[in-house]
Amino acid sequence: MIRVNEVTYSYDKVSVLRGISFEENEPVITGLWGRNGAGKTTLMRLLAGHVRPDRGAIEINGSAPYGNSAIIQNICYMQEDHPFSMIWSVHDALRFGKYFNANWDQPTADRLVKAFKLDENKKISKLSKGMKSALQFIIGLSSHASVTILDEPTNGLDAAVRKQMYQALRESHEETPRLILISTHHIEEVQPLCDALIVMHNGKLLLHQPIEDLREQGVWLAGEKNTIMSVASGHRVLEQTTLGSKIRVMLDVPYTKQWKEQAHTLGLSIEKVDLQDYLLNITEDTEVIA
Ligand SMILES: Nc1ncnc2c1ncn2[C@@H]1O[C@H](COP(=O)(O)OP(=O)(O)OP(=O)(O)O)[C@@H](O)[C@H]1O
Repeated sequence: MIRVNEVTYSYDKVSVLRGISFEENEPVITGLWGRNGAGKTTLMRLLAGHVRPDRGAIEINGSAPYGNSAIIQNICYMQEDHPFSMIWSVHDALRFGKYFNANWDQPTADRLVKAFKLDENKKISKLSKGMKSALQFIIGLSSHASVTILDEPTNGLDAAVRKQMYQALRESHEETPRLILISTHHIEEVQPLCDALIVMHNGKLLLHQPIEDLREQGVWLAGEKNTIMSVASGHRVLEQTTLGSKIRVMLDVPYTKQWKEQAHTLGLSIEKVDLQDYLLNITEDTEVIA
């Protein structure tokens, strides 16, 4: 479905994507996470065929998307601040969605418009930020495109609406499996939906892994400094705090039975690191060395 090979991209000679390669061949939900400016939106614009890579190749369903209208019909890219015509109503935007997406699912669109309490006659220029995000999400989900790309779909939505959105996304994907790439800063909320996660950092792809593996990665150890130093030796230390003879360290190791047993035997406390905390630490530019 998606094949990205050694892609680079620059804006005005400033390189913002460097040697990006990954493949996604299953109809899964993949999260895309990175700090501000990491290059997520640029990558999504390239995948959607809005711009062409400077070097390297992108294939969506076997062909390059840039300037390829046949392929673009199978891609639905809902940008963070989608450029709808401001004179359109919600109804016009949904008609536009139907027109551009061959697999458009009108019953889903109707159901979600009701669920998100959108007034179809309201002008887009009069929608709140959250309502506009909801409209973008409805079009993205109802498109049933074989590759659906949602850039920060929860932008401006309150917690209750975000929960409704995650539920709708899960149900729709279960009914019609397709590749959905979803960029987010709300990783703790979105990760239960995802099968895999791509992490970008400073224009590079840092990792692309099954979410199950990432959920298990990262361990907090606390206890006597000397004991911890010897246990941590040879492992990457992501964060550390020292308090007298005690120390607390975040190690880049999986939270396994062996680690739990070892910690117990040595009288150390052990905890799993939150996924968000882990991702923030692996994208720190300065690394803590034990
Ligand atoms: N139109 C543009 N012209 C010049 N530079 C740009 C342009 N768009 C993005 N950039 C730069 O490219 C880099 C990557 O930006 P991009 O928007 O892809 O990151 P992002 O991961 O989506 O960030 P965010 O999470 O803040 O939305 C940043 O350094 C940004 O300043």
